[in-house]
Amino acid sequence: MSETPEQFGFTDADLATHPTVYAEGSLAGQVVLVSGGAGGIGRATAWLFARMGAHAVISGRSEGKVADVVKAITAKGLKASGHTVDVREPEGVAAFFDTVWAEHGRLDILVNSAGGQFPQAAIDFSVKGWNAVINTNLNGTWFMMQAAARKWRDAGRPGSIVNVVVVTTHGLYGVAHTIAARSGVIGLSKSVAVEWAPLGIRVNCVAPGAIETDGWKVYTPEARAAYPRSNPMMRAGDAWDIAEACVYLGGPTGKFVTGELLTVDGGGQLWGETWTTGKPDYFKT
Ligand SMILES: CCCCC/C=C/C(=O)SCCNC(=O)CCNC(=O)[C@H](O)C(C)(C)COP(=O)(O)OP(=O)(O)OC[C@H]1O[C@@H](n2cnc3c(N)ncnc32)[C@H](O)[C@@H]1OP(=O)(O)O
Ligand SMILES: NC(=O)C1=CN([C@@H]2O[C@H](COP(=O)(O)OP(=O)(O)OC[C@H]3O[C@@H](n4cnc5c(N)ncnc54)[C@H](OP(=O)(O)O)[C@@H]3O)[C@@H](O)[C@H]2O)C=CC1
Repeated sequence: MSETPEQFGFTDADLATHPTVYAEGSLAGQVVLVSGGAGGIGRATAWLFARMGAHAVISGRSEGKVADVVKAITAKGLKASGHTVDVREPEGVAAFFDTVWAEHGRLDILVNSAGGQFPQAAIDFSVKGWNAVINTNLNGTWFMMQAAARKWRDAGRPGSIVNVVVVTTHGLYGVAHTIAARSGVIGLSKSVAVEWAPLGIRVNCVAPGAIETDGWKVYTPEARAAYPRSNPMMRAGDAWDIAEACVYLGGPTGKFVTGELLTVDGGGQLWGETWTTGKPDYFKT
């Protein structure tokens, strides 16, 4: 990994051919919505679903980024379309789901990959910064989940939700706002997994460890350089690791799985250190 690459992780050309155990074309006819679908993990997930034959509806805030991914996927003869929506705006989210149903008459799987945070000591969080992270990751994910579930309920059709979160179990340093938000999403997902089972809706989470994507640009080169040593495998994961986990839980392979949290972190929750703001002197021995 170079210190300041233009792009971390996969290019669209990589994602078009990266090997997978899943059968190409096996989800033909299905429609999958990936929020944050122009980001590192969301983009890999959209590519994988599209390669499996699904129509990938890709959303994000940046029109240009979304258009670029859609162009790359459709250029390979696969199905994709894009929409600009901020997950923090409930009316915009509801209108977005109206549009998806009007265009496709169905939605089968929702992957919530829109999210992020910035590294800062919790004691220094501003109200605005705290609210930005909670609104994006907890409220935004919830608005998407609820809008999806209402459509499935009203149409009398089953559905499946996968929320991409963060490993919350080991006191991840410098990102307390996101740990609060993601713990909320995990709890919420377990709760509605029960409440929405009668509607035929499954709800699961994937917790990535250190996954090399453009999202890493918000961290210093020193912090990033240590991420590959944050787990016993001594390497970073890649966006395809998370995409394949999302497909497993979201698609028919996960048909008897709901309310589950799948951690994909190379064992980092068991052993390893992650310092998003650098390792403080106090912890150096
Ligand atoms: C072992 C693994 C490593 C750690 C685990 C997680 C890794 C990842 O998740 S990487 C991939 C995720 N991607 C990102 O995190 C993308 C980068 N982050 C963001 O874009 C933002 O943090 C955001 C998600 C909260 C975006 O919200 P937005 O409302 O667009 O945010 P603003 O940039 O407008 O900022 C609002 C407000 O937040 C405070 N703030 C933002 N950045 C910082 C910062 N670097 N330091 C301190 N405070 C920050 C600040 O109060 C901002 O308001 P203004 O001061 O008025 O700008
Ligand atoms: N990479 C990693 O190491 C890890 C990632 N994760 C989580 O996985 C998820 C995906 O991360 P990753 O792909 O790496 O990060 P990226 O930053 O590459 O992608 C995140 C995407 O989220 C979108 N997004 C952010 N805020 C909003 C919003 N308010 N409304 C709509 N879209 C939004 C962004 O789109 P746009 O710029 O167009 O707004 C961006 O494309 C995030 O939740 C992240 O925190 C968790 C653990 C580790």
